[in-house]
Amino acid sequence: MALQFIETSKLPTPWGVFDIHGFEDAETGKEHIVLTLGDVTDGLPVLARIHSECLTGDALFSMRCDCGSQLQAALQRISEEGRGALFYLRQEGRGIGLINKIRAYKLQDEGADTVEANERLGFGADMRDYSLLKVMCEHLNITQVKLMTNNPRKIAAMESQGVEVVERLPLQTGQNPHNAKYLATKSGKLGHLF
Ligand SMILES: Nc1nc2c(ncn2[C@@H]2O[C@H](COP(=O)(O)OP(=O)(O)OP(=O)(O)O)[C@@H](O)[C@H]2O)c(=O)[nH]1
Ligand SMILES: [Zn+2]
Repeated sequence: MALQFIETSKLPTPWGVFDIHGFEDAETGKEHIVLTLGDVTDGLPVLARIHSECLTGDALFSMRCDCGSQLQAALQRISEEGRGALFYLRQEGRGIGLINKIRAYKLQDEGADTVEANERLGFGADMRDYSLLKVMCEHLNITQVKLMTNNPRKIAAMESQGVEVVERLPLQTGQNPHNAKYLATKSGKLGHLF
């Protein structure tokens, strides 16, 4: 694992003043971040969210998915708790990248579901690699989390990196007519717990 911690600074947001921790992966050249609020290094379970990059949803208000709404809801809950961590992993489009996600969206416009679209492009349904979490959690001394997710793969991923998931907190938000089929496919084919 070529991930290396680089620097931390303050990041004021509408949900509080977070610390932003920057990491670089020398192998891929990708930059990843963790936002933390409060002291997460005390060994107690940390309210956490693993969020995969979705430029269209996180920054451009897309209603094709639930990402932007989940991102805001996670920051809100961390703010209410006064303590927590958001792992923002640059694995756009479940790991296929932004342009391929647009290709996949085109196929979905023509009738494919989100899994079929990936497969038609020659990708697996979910290409994400969560091994980055180990270095991040070790750096922040996080050993136990209360994970905000509907995705059982993320629980398995955390545990395989040596971090215990003491609780799963559902994160269901942002449903709308444009993402109804996408969310149905998540639960039907990708195992999401709705
Ligand atoms: N390939 C592909 N990626 C998509 C599509 N819609 C959303 N995504 C990506 O899916 C990922 C969603 O990430 P998350 O919200 O972290 O994860 P999740 O697997 O939905 O799990 P939880 O939200 O934790 O329940 C992001 O990387 C999006 O860019 C799609 O139709 N095709
Ligand atoms: Zn999205």
